[in-house]
Amino acid sequence: MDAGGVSGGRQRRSPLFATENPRRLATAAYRLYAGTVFAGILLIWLYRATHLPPSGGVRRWAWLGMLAAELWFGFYWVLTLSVRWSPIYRRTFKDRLAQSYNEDQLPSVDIFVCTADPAAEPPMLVISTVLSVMAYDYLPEKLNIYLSDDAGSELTFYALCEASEFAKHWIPFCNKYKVEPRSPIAYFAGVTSPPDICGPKEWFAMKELYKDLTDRVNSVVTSGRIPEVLRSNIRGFSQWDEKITSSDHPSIVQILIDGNKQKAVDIDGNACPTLVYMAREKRPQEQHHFKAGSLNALIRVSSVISNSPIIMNVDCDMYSNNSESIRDALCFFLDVEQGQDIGFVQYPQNFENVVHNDIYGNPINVVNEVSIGVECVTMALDASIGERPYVDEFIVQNIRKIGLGWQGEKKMPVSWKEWPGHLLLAHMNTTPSGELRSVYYNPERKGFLGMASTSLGQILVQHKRWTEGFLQISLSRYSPFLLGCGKIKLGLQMGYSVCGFWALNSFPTLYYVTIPSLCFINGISLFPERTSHWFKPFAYVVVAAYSCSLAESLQCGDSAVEWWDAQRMWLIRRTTSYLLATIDMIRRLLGISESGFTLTVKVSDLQALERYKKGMMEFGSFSPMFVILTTVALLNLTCMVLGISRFLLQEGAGGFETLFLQAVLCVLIVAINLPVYEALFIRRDKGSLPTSVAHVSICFMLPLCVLSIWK
Ligand SMILES: O=c1ccn([C@@H]2O[C@H](COP(=O)(O)OP(=O)(O)O[C@H]3O[C@H](CO)[C@@H](O)[C@H](O)[C@H]3O)[C@@H](O)[C@H]2O)c(=O)[nH]1
Ligand SMILES: [Mn+2]
Repeated sequence: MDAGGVSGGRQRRSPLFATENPRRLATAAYRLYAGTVFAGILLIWLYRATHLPPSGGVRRWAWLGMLAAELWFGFYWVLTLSVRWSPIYRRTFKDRLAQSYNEDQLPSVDIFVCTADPAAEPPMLVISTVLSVMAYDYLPEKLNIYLSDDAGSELTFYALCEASEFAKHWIPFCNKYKVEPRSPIAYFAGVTSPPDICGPKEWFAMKELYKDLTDRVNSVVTSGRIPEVLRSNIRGFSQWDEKITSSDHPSIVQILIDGNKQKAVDIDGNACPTLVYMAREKRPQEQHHFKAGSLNALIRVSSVISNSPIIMNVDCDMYSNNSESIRDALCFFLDVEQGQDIGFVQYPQNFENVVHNDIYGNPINVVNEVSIGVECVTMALDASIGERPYVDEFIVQNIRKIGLGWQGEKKMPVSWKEWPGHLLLAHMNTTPSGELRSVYYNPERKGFLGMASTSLGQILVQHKRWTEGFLQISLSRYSPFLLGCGKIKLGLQMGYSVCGFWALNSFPTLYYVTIPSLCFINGISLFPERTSHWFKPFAYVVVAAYSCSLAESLQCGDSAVEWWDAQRMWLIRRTTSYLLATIDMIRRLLGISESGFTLTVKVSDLQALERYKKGMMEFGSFSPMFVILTTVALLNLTCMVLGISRFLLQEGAGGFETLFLQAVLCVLIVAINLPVYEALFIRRDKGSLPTSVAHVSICFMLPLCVLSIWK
């Protein structure tokens, strides 16, 4: 065990975190297993290369395609080994942090919350997240919360004003009764009666206050406008006097609570965290770079207001579920031995709203436990020089884009001269002192919880955005292999590439789920006979890989049903989101298309929610991605029926020998697509597949089948 890197001699301070590999036996077994699978993959490649059909026929082309797909799958599988080869777990020692540092020695923290649309991201949800991070178990005078509102909405601003008042009750309440989670929405949704340590009177009073807040905010939001009385009472609204729209407005910055002012105290007389509303300047003709542009502006604005050495970023729905997350992160940053090298602490993306056996495979336990986590919170520190970090550029899409926005934006989004303090904006351009290392931390009590999409259309769009972003990075000079060369280990480079190359799985997968099935109805064999020796590596690789994947899911706490659903989602995403992501990436390289950011909606209507709870896929309005999805599903259904009946009628079961694996593949694809057939043929509700999708799919599928049977 490497206990945080203690190297000889007596340390004045003990390590604040440990890096452990507790499952040595399991790791050894995994490596053995991986060795056998790799041998199987090599044999498959060998078989393909040595059994090439004679030239001049369709079969040869189909065969070469199989070879290409299998080469890719094999290579990609090797990449995925990297995240499993030597798994490590991090543990923090917050008690030691408390022994090593007095509260007032701890660094201050700037917390950035991003929101972009009051309709898709209801203000009440946004301020609950803001309140949850204001109420961190941390000295309030060291907390500075910035809300970036890309909609420049006065509704969101109003809600934040309300939150700034509510916070004065909420924060002391949270501290006194050790409330968890500290998002009022989440807390009151989970706790319906006063817990033992709480005086019932105080608890109900708090609940009443929260209810009033909700009613006030929601009624203003529903009406869509700010009542005159409020408008004249709150000074900040004057910035909305002229006509402004979400895409065209000057910069707006309002300090709602100034932590430096004496009067900024809560009901117990304690200091309050600084709270700032910011809507950066937007003009229709200027690229604003979406969330990345916001972070960029947030860095500038915060550097003239609080300029904390630590930055934390959450989405507006990602509330803090663990009031100690900042202290956990500090255990990494302030560790005497290794803290200097750590630039980021990343938490996995966990969801609050997912049900058991979620049909979309949203509870990505395996991804969180096994792979590198999807970023949701990034904390950065440049402790060595005490200045603001130059944000690392290759970890995730949004962070990378900060670099783009930076160069692209000539104008200051905020006139910084107006602000007290004279810290140089140049601080932000400081280059990193050394390598930027990132640690991934997945604590027992989840650090953050957000809203997962519960509609297939939304999920596919979201994944398209992610994979496109990852691919964009992987093919740029910020790719882990270029930028990381010599700085991070090969294993880590490969680990990043697992997500980095998600998109490239699209073509091989699409090939694998169409061509073998089409060849099946045509009697063209693409796999070894069942009795042949070459059959064994194919069978072994498939069975071993899927059993291992199932075992891994079960071990990480997913159910078998969730595993199966997740497999379906992989298939669907690979053939739709990833495919379009790759195509759009190519289009962008050719200069025909631009980056976009389609927001995931954080509210869903009640009927849709019911369907989600019942495990029914929600399709919604027409999307070209559904056409691909249903075409693949219908094609395989047709191939299965035609192929099997043809052989049973003409040649008896014996004819299967050479087509056995193709038949199995086809049946599996049909099995995994059952919810799609249900949505196509049986269901008739609003969430089901639009009939236009079915029609277009049939138009695609029929000619393919006819063409392939044509002799
Ligand atoms: O123009 C924009 C668009 C989005 N956002 C914010 O970006 C965040 C993420 O958007 P969301 O629609 O929730 O996307 P998700 O796919 O759910 O977010 C995941 O994927 C994003 C990258 O695509 C990461 O930035 C997020 O941290 C990660 O949770 C939200 O707070 C938005 O308000 C902006 O501030 N400005
Ligand atoms: Mn989100």
